Amino acid sequence: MDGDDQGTGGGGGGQSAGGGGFITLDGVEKVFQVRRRAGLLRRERREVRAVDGISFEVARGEMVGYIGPNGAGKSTTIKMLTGILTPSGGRLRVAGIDPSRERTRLAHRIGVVFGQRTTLWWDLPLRDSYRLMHRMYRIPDRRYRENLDRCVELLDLGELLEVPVRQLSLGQRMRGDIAAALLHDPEVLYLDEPTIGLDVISKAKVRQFLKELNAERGTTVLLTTHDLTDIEQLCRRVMVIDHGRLMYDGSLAGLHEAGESERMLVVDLERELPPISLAPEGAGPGLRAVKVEGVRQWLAFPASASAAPLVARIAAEYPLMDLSVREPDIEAVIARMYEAAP
Ligand SMILES: Nc1ncnc2c1ncn2[C@@H]1O[C@H](COP(=O)(O)OP(=O)(O)OP(=O)(O)O)[C@@H](O)[C@H]1O
Repeated sequence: MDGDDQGTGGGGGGQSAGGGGFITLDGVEKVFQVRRRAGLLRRERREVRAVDGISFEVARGEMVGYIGPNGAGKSTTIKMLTGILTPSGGRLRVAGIDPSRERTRLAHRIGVVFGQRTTLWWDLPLRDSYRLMHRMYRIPDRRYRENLDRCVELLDLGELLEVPVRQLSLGQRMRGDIAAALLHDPEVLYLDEPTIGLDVISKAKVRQFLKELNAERGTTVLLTTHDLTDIEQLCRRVMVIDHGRLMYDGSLAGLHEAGESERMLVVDLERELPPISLAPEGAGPGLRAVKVEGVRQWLAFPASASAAPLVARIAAEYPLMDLSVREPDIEAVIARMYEAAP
């Protein structure tokens, strides 16, 4: 084990920035050789540079969003971080371990959740899947029981433990999968689209759980998502990857500024009215009515601004019935970031 293994200790709000990288990538590359038919008999070999020289560090206890359009290289990065794939070039360490060389040793220190796939046994009740993991990871009995109890309580799994996985809803299964990834107390958790397809309540449960896990245990979390609300609520830092390269590393607000992106207030009024417009007041953010349909209005405002003062003013000046805030699409933010670049 080399010096990379000495982190900053985690805990305490979970966003420690100091210390060396707990996860370190230095010029990491992954090139796939793809063969495809180029005629009746001819086959063509082509290289796909899925990850093209990525360098970053994540400190112990950080919670970082890792986002990008489809095919950007996110899953390939995560597969290299777990040791499933071997990099074609560069240097990569997780907790001081070279993942592809010591995959089994690393497996005891990391947890992985792929939103689109389950690691649970389809025909078994959740509890039996957990028992199998207990044995597979050789988790000490007491630790296993404590971790299971905690996950059952915080992820609301009590009623589900005896239900076969195939009968669970997507949101229930996802909570079951997150618990499975945490039974062995991993120091690092990779989450690939953990809220995909979940309803609002399940999303809120998963996010709250991850927040608590990070704050109480100092678990380092790398989160891939298409839902910017996940990032907004969980991560102070976000990295954007596109075509295998790191395009941005900073705060979500900074990303919105770079992309000059907008959020949307969707407002339902008591009656049909002309488009809402607020008289300029102080240095408040601008609000732009983009659509009116009956009593519903769509109002765009800069994504880096807070919605609260705008909501307060609309509520004071208009007969407001209901309101929601919509985040911009990740693809749109990234596209605008390119447009805005000099
Ligand atoms: N095993 C493979 N063989 C060949 N090409 C691959 C392989 N795995 C991924 N790729 C290619 O590498 C690129 C990056 O894929 P990757 O799955 O990492 O993207 P992603 O950012 O996770 O996308 P998504 O959001 O759609 O999951 C894509 O062009 C993909 O087609």
